[in-house]
Amino acid sequence: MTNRVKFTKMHGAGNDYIYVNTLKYTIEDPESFAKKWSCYRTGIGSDGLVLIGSSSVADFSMRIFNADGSEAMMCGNASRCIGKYVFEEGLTKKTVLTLETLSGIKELFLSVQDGIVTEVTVDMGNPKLEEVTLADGSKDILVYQAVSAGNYTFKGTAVSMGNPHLVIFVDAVEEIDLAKIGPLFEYHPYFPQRVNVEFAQIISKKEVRMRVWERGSGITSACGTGACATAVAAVINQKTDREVKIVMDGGPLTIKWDSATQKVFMTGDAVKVYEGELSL
Ligand SMILES: N[C@H](CCC[C@H](N)C(=O)O)C(=O)O
Repeated sequence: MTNRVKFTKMHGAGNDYIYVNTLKYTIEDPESFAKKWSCYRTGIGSDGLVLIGSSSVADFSMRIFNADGSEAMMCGNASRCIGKYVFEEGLTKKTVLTLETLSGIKELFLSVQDGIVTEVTVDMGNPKLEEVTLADGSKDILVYQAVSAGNYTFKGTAVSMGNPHLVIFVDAVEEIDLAKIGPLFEYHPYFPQRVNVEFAQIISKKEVRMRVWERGSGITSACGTGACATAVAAVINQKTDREVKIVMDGGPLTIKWDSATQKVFMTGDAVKVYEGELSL
């Protein structure tokens, strides 16, 4: 008997995922489902798969799988889309709700106009400097220090937003051959679990242009946790203010690293593209 599964295609700043409501549908093998259906030619086409579920400690839960099937701890753009989904599907009437993730419980603040969620702010929690693993197995932090891969050496800053990010500031981000250089640094030995790689160009104290090579998905139009990591790295390196617009290929996100609470707040869109049905 074929198993029919309804899915919703959504994106945040162009970072697109396949969303399945596991309150209704069971996905036995999400890793292979993510790989198969993320393919743009033979599948649906997406940056990965997001499972929306119940939770005993929050209003809902999220699991996120990259296009290569690897499961990540957190996804900023997907958390906003989940807020939109659960409100517009009538699963909640709350406009402030909590989402359980592998990197803790996140709080979502929905902006609603005529029943439609137009924007979401997520409390992404406190950033940390991501520890890197040196050749002798010892750990260290990386703040604007040389990191080399292939024939390339850049000054990198490693930041964790629940998932790992290597933020590299450059003078001209459009000149970076992301498809060639991204994977070299994704697999850098500093990061045994691999890393998301952001190349960032400072436009002003209030704006940064960033392009991203995501761990497990490659070049994406935007990365929510990556935008947060970029803002944190920019503040740590005295390049921007604590509230900054991160402009990515798919659009902007506004990031605020609150000095009183040390929490990072991410604000941006959440867009429903279409609904579909699959036979598993
Ligand atoms: N590729 C990321 C997960 C997706 C994060 C990104 N799409 C976001 O919006 O935060 C990782 O493996 O950590």
